[in-house]
Amino acid sequence: MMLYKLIPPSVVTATIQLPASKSISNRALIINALGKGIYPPENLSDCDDTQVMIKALTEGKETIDIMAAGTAMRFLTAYLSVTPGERTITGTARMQQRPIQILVNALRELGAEIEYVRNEGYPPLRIKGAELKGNEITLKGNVSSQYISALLMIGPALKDGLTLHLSGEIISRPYINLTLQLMQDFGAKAAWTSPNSISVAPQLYQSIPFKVESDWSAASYWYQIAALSPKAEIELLGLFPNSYQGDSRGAEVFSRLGITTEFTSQGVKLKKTGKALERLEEDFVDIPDLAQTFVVTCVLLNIPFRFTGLQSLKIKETDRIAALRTELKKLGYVIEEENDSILMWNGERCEPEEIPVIDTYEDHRMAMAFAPAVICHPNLLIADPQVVTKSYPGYWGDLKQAGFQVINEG
Ligand SMILES: O=C(O)C1=C[C@@H](OP(=O)(O)O)[C@@H](O)[C@H](O)C1
Ligand SMILES: C=C(OP(=O)(O)O)C(=O)O
Repeated sequence: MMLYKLIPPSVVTATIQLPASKSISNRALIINALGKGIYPPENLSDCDDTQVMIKALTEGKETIDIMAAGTAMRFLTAYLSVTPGERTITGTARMQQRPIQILVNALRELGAEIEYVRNEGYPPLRIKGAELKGNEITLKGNVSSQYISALLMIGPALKDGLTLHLSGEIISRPYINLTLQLMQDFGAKAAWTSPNSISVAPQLYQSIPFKVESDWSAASYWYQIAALSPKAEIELLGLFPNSYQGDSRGAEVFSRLGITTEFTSQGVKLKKTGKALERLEEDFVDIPDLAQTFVVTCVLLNIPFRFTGLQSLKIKETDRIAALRTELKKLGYVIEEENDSILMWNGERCEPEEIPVIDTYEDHRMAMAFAPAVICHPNLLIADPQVVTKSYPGYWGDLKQAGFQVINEG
């Protein structure tokens, strides 16, 4: 097992070229493939999740392995359902435990030919591309928005277009809006027609030049470093106001923890005001990928919190609720869970381990959210640090550039 020891600088000074957004990259790639685009999307992410998407779309293999990429699994399932040929799509052991039945059922209702290779409701899938015929379906909106995004993106390719009615609470809604925004940029007619219905017109995508913006979820770890460091001057490149990404809301939440954001012509500069509130209450239903960042940041700043809307965390790269509670205990913090969807901390502590080894559970965000904790817990070690490649391959290199020593303890 690889272990990283980190030594933070006394002052963090850095200008960071963030990775491009994997969510935008993977949408642009699918839309480009469906529209037979002539302009390849520019500034695509170099992360694993985008690499597997590029491979799937260009190599033409019969068996497609998307590793751990949820977006690739869900978006390609819909894409392959409308693309001639027969293929198997599979992924890591964890991917084979991440549910996909809601999407498969919806696609089958539209006429898709999809079989489960192993376990009912989970990848791998055997998919035979066909012309789909249905045009109006109802599906649950409370498990993963990626099912909805996957269906929406094939909507313009269906003979009669597509109307989706979403039942139950709609989680990760900004990711649905991101999909609609990109579809519109590429000439599709797709919009909400009520708070829980979306219609897509049958009209081919247009090919346009498109540049992917930097990743706001990745930015959150730098906000965290700024919040935890005694002194920090950090500039993050490639971020803009009015981002397409829902996780840009992280900037506002961090302002309540004493980090303000100043937009420059190239990105953002983080400023420490030093004034953090005494307790943080936040609903994460729209920003699930920021949960780990804020849970770790708050305990280290000694800010009690109550975070709701975390119901999707159990089916991500790992059960993030369990992983957070287990690893924070090693650092001496006792976090409570309620209803599988709420995390709370009232300031309760336990004896920290002398040399805490933070396990990362094949989850990039466990590694990235716990690395900044070294500023407050200098003895901690990060296990399996290479997991960051899922969304941010340059993370450790960027930390070095910011003055951290990153030492491989073998
Ligand atoms: O559509 C997307 O790009 C994503 C949607 C979210 O997933 P869920 O909709 O499953 O919550 C998010 O957690 C994931 O990292 C990326
Ligand atoms: C949940 C995530 O990814 P995905 O669902 O696309 O695998 C993530 O990046 O935090």
